[in-house]
Amino acid sequence: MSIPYLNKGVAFTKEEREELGLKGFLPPKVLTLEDQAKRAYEQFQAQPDALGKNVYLTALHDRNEVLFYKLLNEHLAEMLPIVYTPTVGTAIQRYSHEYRKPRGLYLSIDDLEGMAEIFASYGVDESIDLIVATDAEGILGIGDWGVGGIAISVGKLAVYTAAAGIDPSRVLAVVLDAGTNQESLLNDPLYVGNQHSRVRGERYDQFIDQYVELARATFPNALLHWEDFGTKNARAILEKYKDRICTFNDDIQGTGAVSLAAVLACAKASKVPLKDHRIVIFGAGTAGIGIAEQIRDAIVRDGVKEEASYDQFWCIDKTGLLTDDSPDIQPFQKPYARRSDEVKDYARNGPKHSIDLLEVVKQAKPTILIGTSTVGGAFTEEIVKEMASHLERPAILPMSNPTPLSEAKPEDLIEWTEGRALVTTGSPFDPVEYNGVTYEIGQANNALVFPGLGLGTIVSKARLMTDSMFVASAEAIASMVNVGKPGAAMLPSVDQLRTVSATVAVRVAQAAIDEGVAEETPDDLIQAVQDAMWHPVYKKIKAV
Ligand SMILES: NC(=O)C1=CN([C@@H]2O[C@H](COP(=O)(O)OP(=O)(O)OC[C@H]3O[C@@H](n4cnc5c(N)ncnc54)[C@H](O)[C@@H]3O)[C@@H](O)[C@H]2O)C=CC1
Ligand SMILES: CC(=O)C(=O)O
Ligand SMILES: [Mg+2]
Repeated sequence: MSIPYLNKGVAFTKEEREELGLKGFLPPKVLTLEDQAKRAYEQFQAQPDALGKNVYLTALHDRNEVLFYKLLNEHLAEMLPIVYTPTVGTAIQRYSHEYRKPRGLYLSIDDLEGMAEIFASYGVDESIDLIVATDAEGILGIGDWGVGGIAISVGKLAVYTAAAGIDPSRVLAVVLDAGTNQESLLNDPLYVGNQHSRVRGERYDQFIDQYVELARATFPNALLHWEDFGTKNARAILEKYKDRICTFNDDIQGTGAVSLAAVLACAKASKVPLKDHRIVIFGAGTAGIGIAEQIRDAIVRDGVKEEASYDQFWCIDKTGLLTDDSPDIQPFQKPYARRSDEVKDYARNGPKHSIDLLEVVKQAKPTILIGTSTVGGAFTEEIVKEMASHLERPAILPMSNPTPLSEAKPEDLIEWTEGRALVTTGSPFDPVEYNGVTYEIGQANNALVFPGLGLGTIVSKARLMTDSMFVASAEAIASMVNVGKPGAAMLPSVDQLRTVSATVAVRVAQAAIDEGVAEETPDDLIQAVQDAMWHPVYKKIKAV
């Protein structure tokens, strides 16, 4: 009963109770998993608010894993915003105060010497397929939340299982606790993480290298997923390892793929080929440049020359439009910087004499506007109306999470553009009624990508995660959108998450096989993907 993966609570049968010595330790009546799920749903609904629901589900997860996933499967659209964004953000901020039980692996930069011993306790474990790790410097759009970041690793893994049937006994959540710069945590006597500022430089690099080395040696079959690192570290880690081991950064590559899927659908809906679009990205950080990279690759695949493909992008960060003379421009942003002579006549109305979003929209006349800035409400009525005055179907994607940080609300975007905008958001939003049409709002969240991407990678035993595997996931998702329907979302709905993930998995595995990075090449990939999926059902348990 104390092992959540095996626990059945009052669903232990009479024989199991006898055999496992549970008689007398449970109320006499045996319930089914379905009965338990009904009761758990009642209890879930009785929670006063979203955080209460998150805490309830976390406790259930820690008590009875099959029941937790059964419930999640039955109410996926309702519960995803609780176990994942936006509520997981609140749970991370409240981690030390809501703390009840540890889950996952807590690695500390203050004990590099002890890391080998921690991993040694696992022996060599070939059964672990997937590890999600964060250092929590960039949790969603809410910044640095230290050790509480473990909840994003746990949350992503829950989505992997609910969406793609990744076996929860074959995964591991990790937090790499390098300290925190969050003042409120540094001053909180109940904070349970390393209570000092973030360690950077050589010791941090050594921490990451040691984690990768030990994880690879201990769990030789595990795909290493990186989540919510600060921009510089996210990039540096991905660059270092992507061509050496089976690994990906979800904020850069998963987000890039889901955004590309939405953009492909928008191109279809607006009947303008991708190579003729002008794209403004507001917030040129981890996600923003990750998105630019995948859209640009797709433009090149459409036949545009590599050098010319950059001309379709205008990227804006804190210092305004990125130009080749922008202060503090990062190496990964540089390819997307505009030439300063080209923008010399642009008005400089932004802070410190910079070129702001409104001016870029006026000058560049974008067809696609993407927000990854963490600046809630940044897409103002003036900006949106200016954009919409130049074309029939403006594609607008406020991607920032959690919900209050969304660059715009879908209802405003629909109203300001008289229903013409093709709106896709990062956080979940309800449909919008306008002039008799119901506008479904696609959720451009990497949750549409990473579960299937992971499953396809595991099924094909890919040695590396190649660009074509991300393209395959984007194309698979875009192919599931019916752009012809009035008010249609530009992405499949979260209700379809399991079908989407299975489709993505098959296409990703096929791409891995085609590229020669797969160690398994099943004849029937659809069957192999189905067979690999874990389902929340009770198995007969025997004493050993
Ligand atoms: N929908 C999805 O699947 C995903 C959404 N995101 C969201 O995107 C947002 C950004 O995440 P990351 O890229 O990981 O963070 P990041 O910190 O790497 O990037 C944010 C960028 O926005 C810039 N920025 C901040 N204030 C600005 C302003 N006033 N004007 C212009 N730029 C400004 C920052 O300088 C930074 O470069 C977050 O809210 C996150 O939740 C991230 C990953 C996936
Ligand atoms: C969805 C996600 O990965 C983020 O907002 O960071
Ligand atoms: Mg993230």
